[in-house]
Amino acid sequence: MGRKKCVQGNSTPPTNISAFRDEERRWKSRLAAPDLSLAFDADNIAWDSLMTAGRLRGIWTSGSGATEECWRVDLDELAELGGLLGQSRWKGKQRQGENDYAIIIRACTNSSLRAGFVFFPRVLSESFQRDLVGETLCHAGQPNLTSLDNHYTLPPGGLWNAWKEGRGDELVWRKRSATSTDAAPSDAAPAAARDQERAPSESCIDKDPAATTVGDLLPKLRWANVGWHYNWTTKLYEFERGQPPLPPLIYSCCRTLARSMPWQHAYPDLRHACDDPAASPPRPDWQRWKEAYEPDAGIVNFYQLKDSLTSHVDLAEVDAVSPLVSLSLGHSSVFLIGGTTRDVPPLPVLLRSGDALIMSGAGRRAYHALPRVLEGTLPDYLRADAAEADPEWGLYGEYLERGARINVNVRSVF
Ligand SMILES: O=C(O)CCC(=O)C(=O)O
Ligand SMILES: [Fe+2]
Repeated sequence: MGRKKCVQGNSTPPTNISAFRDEERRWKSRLAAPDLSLAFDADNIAWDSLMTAGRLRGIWTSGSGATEECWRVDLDELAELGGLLGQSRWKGKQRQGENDYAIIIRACTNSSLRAGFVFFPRVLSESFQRDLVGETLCHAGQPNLTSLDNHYTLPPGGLWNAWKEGRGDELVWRKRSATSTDAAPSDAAPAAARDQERAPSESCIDKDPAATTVGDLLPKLRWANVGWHYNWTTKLYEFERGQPPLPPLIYSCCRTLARSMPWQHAYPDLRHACDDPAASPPRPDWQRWKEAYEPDAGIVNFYQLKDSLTSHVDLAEVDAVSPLVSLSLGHSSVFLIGGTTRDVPPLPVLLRSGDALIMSGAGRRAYHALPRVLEGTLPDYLRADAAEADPEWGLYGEYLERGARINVNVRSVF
């Protein structure tokens, strides 16, 4: 099943559905308000009072009584991080709502597949979040391909830049024969449908007449590639197309987060610490990431309130264990992180604007999904009238207010 408009939940679920699909259906259902007490929330962790071996142990308890053990570790101080995320955070003047630590979930249990899954709650400063939103929208156009390029002859500078220049009524023509990149989602072959996971709601596009306008099309934008071009149909990188550089803020933010992570805590030698030595996850070459991690490809996902992204793994990269850095902007959402098969029940994680997460090592092979964007959760500092924002922010804020969440998802191909 692809990214699509949500349909009303079905009251008689099939019996042979996998644990992952079952959880996805629950979060997608609009029959009742989502029960957020069931989602891992960094604000609801009971932390020990004393740090041992450079980390603080915490327990998160779900509304159903299930618990998750996690470790809180301070990020390694890097000059670039201070520059990117706000100088004051590194000078002892922590500002409210912004953090400089990471949480390692289930670092020492027999669920070793979550090894290498690291969560950075509210790590991006408010002003940096606004800058990133601006960068993602302005770069959703040539040379970067978007979800709409197969269907429409888009303005050369991209839809957003045309909108920003006041060209919202400008006509955009539909292409005569759209290729299969955005083929209609199919339930029959979910595992093979990597391209379809990101398909814009085909029904919206099918209903469009031969021409539409910049303004009407903007909410239908679902993704933009950045960096090396990835072909969603062949599921291969197209290196012959050359390598557009990653947009500068995305590049420096993701690179710096991966390098600032004290990876020794995510990949400790668990042989003595765990009850079950076999649970000790393989240790990737994380020392190299600290000095040499270079993101070079990624996707920016633009979600509207009823959009979702179905369960998948991201394994197209040559180096399929190095950090995949993911940034959340705009409305909050529920992310599911599971195991190597859809039979492993996933952990729901509440993602707020400004949160980052990294999947790495064995955790790169874990199924994950984004079943729900949460209505009414846009922070005030991202609204059109945010007092402290630049005068041009208004248009960006309006775009987010209409219901958007933006996810930046960056990897290192080699
Ligand atoms: O939107 C998200 O947080 C997840 C996106 C994702 O998993 C992907 O783009 O591969
Ligand atoms: Fe993914």
